[in-house]
Amino acid sequence: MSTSPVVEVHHLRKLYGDRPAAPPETSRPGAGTREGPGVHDVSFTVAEGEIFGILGPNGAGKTTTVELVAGMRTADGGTVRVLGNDPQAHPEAVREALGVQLQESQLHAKITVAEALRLFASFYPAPADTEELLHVLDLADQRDTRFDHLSGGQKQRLSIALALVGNPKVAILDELTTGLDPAARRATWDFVERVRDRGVTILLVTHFMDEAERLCDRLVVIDGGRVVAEGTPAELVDTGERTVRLRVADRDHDRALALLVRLADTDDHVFTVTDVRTDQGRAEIEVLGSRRVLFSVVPALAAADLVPDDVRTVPRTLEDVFVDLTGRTYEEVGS
Ligand SMILES: Nc1ncnc2c1ncn2[C@@H]1O[C@H](COP(=O)(O)OP(=O)(O)OP(=O)(O)O)[C@@H](O)[C@H]1O
Repeated sequence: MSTSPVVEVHHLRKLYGDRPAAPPETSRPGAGTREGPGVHDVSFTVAEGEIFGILGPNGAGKTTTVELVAGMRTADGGTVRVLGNDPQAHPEAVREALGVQLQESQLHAKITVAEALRLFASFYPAPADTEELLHVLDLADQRDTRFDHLSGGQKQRLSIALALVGNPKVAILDELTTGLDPAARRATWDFVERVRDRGVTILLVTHFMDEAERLCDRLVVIDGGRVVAEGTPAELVDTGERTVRLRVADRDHDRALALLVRLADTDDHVFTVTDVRTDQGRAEIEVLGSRRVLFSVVPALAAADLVPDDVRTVPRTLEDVFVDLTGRTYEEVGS
């Protein structure tokens, strides 16, 4: 894989409304809502052949960022380069290099898959082979199917095909698995990897942590219009910490929870418990802590004669990283 930058974004800024932004030195990650909506300070570099993720909760500024990259909006500050071109100064060069996934509502209900591909191919001087695209994206059997008769997964694959029909060097895919069932999501992920294998660099916008972990070579996490973390998924989650998930009988839940919370409050610096969470359904308790957190949890449960139905140690997830960085859960931010 070559490492020449395909997309470069430096200190990008786009404010909506007229609330003044706090100066950078007084702002902190996650403070974006107080600063006003928009993009406050986003920087990243995408290398050729990467699947690069822009991950963040609803309203974080992801779509605004990629619209600035595509030249669909004008920045208030910072710079964008796509293959060395400024999208505002050289819009044609950027349009030629970039394929942007369309929202499905922008297609007419009665257009067939093949017609849509032919129509979009006609916009470009050197379009891709539409027959090949149909096969790559597993749409050959649907070539004569009207848009409104396609399944959710087929519509998403068509939107990817349309983003690729101009033979772009870079494809921007925005929230491409929203609304799909688990099987269709996994199939779409496979297609995205297949597209990358054809040499297309991918800028993937998502609010799904699992999607970013599964697909992205590297990513930035955005919150409140600012980058709060950057790296490979493995780098981001490799904090040396562990999460223990356990279940106890319903009648024991509150007692077990109180006991584990007490452990978190007692910092013995040996088998440290840093946080305890439970979901609203109360079925599972999550205990976060050091690599040896299990040595703390199990003896404490045993001493209280609490026998868990299920205990698992799971690696940290991007969700855990997000909570660490912002002090809020993903759901709290997105709601
Ligand atoms: N044209 C606009 N005018 C005013 N505010 C806007 C405009 N577009 C977006 N915003 C606001 O800017 C913030 C960032 O929006 P953006 O769509 O970039 O976020 P996002 O991370 O893509 O979120 P989502 O996943 O919900 O699409 C949000 O608070 C949004 O309400």
